[in-house]
Amino acid sequence: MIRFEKVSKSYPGGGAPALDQVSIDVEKGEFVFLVGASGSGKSTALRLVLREARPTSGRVYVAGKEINRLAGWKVPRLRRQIGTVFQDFRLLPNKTVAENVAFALQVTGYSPKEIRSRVPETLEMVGLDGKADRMPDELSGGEQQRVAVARAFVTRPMILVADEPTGNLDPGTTVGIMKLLDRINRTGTTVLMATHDHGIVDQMRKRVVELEHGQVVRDQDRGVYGFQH
Ligand SMILES: Nc1ncnc2c1ncn2[C@@H]1O[C@H](COP(=O)(O)OP(=O)(O)OP(=O)(O)O)[C@@H](O)[C@H]1O
Repeated sequence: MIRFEKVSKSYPGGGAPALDQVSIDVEKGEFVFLVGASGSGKSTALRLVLREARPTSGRVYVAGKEINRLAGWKVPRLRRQIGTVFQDFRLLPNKTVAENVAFALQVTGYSPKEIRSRVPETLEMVGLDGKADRMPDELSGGEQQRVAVARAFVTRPMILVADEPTGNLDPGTTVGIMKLLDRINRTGTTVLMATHDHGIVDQMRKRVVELEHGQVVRDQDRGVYGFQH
């Protein structure tokens, strides 16, 4: 579903490459944690999957397509197949919860009828039924992240990319969000999640890919965050 073949990425003016000969193969339906110190290249790897950045060398394949060779007009279609969740939620502040989730469907051309059925169904799945008409600033951080997860999942994407989705949440709220991502993964969605959170990686025992200075130093099934705690 996602394949990196000897991918390197250097930023203009930067010194050492952000990614250095990275090869990773993620099968459909896998849940993969990308771990590593700040600056090790995690966000860069996620940005390459979304084609927000392009490799300096090597190849990135998403759903069988080499995304560097994808025509510009096909990039929106690629991104529609990938849900994204970020540390800072990124909700539209002047839209209600339901409108935030509906927006993801509107921009991808769903009919009003489908939107009316999918939005409440997805809000219920993420545990936000009854909050549809709230504004984002009337919600807790954990609830805001649930809205972001609902928005990412309402289109039933092939892939969910999450960059530090629990970075702003307390441990209790984090567990709820991780249960949600696990549930989404069980529907067949491939999940690629960058994180610093030792606790959740150790608890979930999923595949762990560790980056250090842009290189893969570990790729372990049912792994833990690190060998030293
Ligand atoms: N737009 C950019 N321009 C120049 N250098 C960049 C850019 N984005 C990232 N870098 C550099 O690339 C390296 C990898 O950064 P990246 O954000 O991918 O790491 P990270 O593992 O996600 O870090 P963090 O956990 O702090 O988010 C760092 O040295 C960073 O300074």
